[in-house]
Amino acid sequence: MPSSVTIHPSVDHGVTAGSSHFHGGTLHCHCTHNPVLVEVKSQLAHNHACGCTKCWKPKGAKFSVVGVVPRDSVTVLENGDKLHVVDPSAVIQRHACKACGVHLFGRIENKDHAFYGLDFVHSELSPEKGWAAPEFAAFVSSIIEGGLAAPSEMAGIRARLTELGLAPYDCLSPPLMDALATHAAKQKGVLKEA
Ligand SMILES: N[C@@H](CCC(=O)N[C@@H](CS)C(=O)NCC(=O)O)C(=O)O
Ligand SMILES: [Zn+2]
Ligand SMILES: [Zn+2]
Repeated sequence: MPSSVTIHPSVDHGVTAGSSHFHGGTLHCHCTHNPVLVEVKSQLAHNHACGCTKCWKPKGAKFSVVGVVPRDSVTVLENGDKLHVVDPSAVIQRHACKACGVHLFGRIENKDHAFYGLDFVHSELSPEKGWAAPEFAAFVSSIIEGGLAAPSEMAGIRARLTELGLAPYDCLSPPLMDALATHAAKQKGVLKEA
């Protein structure tokens, strides 16, 4: 079901279901010589499209597609000397190849963060098939901020995301926003037990 509205090459022809027997693969940056290789020994969780300006997108894509894995499942195998942290002040420390710009993994170093222990990865960087499919679209309005869409295009983009089964949100999905808020409420000691 192609559409004139493009989101990301991995979903533009429909979202491919993942495999429950899949346990990871190796991410490659885009360098043809000495690519950075990162092993991920886990299936993805919470895979989603992200429209924010900070997540890595392939050339021409409006959205990134990104999911999380346990940080101890991620190992740099080759050419790790080419990696640098894009923005050391960000919550998610995105380790990118200095030569080609691809983000290999994003790591949360703040132990008090709700998502501490998880790394953010782009499964399209791996040749293996079976990664969990994206489930929703986050930070959709941010594509305006990134110069990737005009406000007048947003209704069509949200309709296409919905058609693909990627419910559009302007922050994270409700379950993930609830998880963040639950963590914050526990830290403040104000959680009302249901
Ligand atoms: N509107 C902002 C939103 C950025 C944002 O909050 N991104 C989310 C989704 S990846 C986030 O959790 N960022 C934390 C970080 O980048 O460290 C932008 O597009 O730059
Ligand atoms: Zn590279
Ligand atoms: Zn993002």
